[in-house]
Amino acid sequence: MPLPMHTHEFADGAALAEALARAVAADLRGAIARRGRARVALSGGSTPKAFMQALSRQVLDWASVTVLPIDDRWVHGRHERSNERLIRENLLQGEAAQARFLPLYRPSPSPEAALLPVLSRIANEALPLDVAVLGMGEDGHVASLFPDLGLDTPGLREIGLQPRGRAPALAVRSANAPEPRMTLTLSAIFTAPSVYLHIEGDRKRRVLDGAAGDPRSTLPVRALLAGAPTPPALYWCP
Ligand SMILES: O=C(O)[C@H](O)[C@@H](O)[C@H](O)[C@H](O)COP(=O)(O)O
Repeated sequence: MPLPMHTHEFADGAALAEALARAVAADLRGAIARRGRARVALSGGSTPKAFMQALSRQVLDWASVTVLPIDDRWVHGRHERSNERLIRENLLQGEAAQARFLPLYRPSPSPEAALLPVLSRIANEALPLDVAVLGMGEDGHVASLFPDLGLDTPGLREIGLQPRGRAPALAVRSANAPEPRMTLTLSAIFTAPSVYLHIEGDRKRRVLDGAAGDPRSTLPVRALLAGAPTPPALYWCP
């Protein structure tokens, strides 16, 4: 029996981006109505650019929203590989520029050296989340939780993938990533009542379905599906 997801299929990335932006905006409006503020964590990479631009056009009380990356490459915020830069250039524009942004990157030689202040800031200013939007790599990673997580540091995999842990963030190095990373853990991501998985392309869908259907899969995306308090919403197009 494959692990459950609420699947939303679209003809193309543009239609997906608009629908996902409307869904996330509705979640943010609901959180603001209930608590006066909303917190959203977004993945980077190449897939979410159109979604971020569509979300930026949504009408809501952006001054009550806190935005943070689900993960980031350990590069300065103006670097071309920076997820912070991706979010600032594609989401935090126009009215959405009023949102508060919490970077994961800070000027430090390594994510390990910055971990304690990042942990404190995430715990005190970002959790619990209201919305988390994940992408997935073709290797089955989500956030910067890669399949080789913990190979050289026993215990790191459990911290990153356990559904209810204490550490909301991790410093990660992976053979699958050119830079060191800082990433939220699944336990931090699962504080969000709304978890979305945004993937595009048949290859990624095959990886996802393979992980969802195989109880022996050790891919991080399976840990996401298995540990999520409620089934994530899959937004995908071929
Ligand atoms: O920093 C990152 O790379 C992302 O947060 C990462 O988890 C991303 O969601 C996947 O790698 C998919 O990336 P693409 O959208 O580029 O395929």
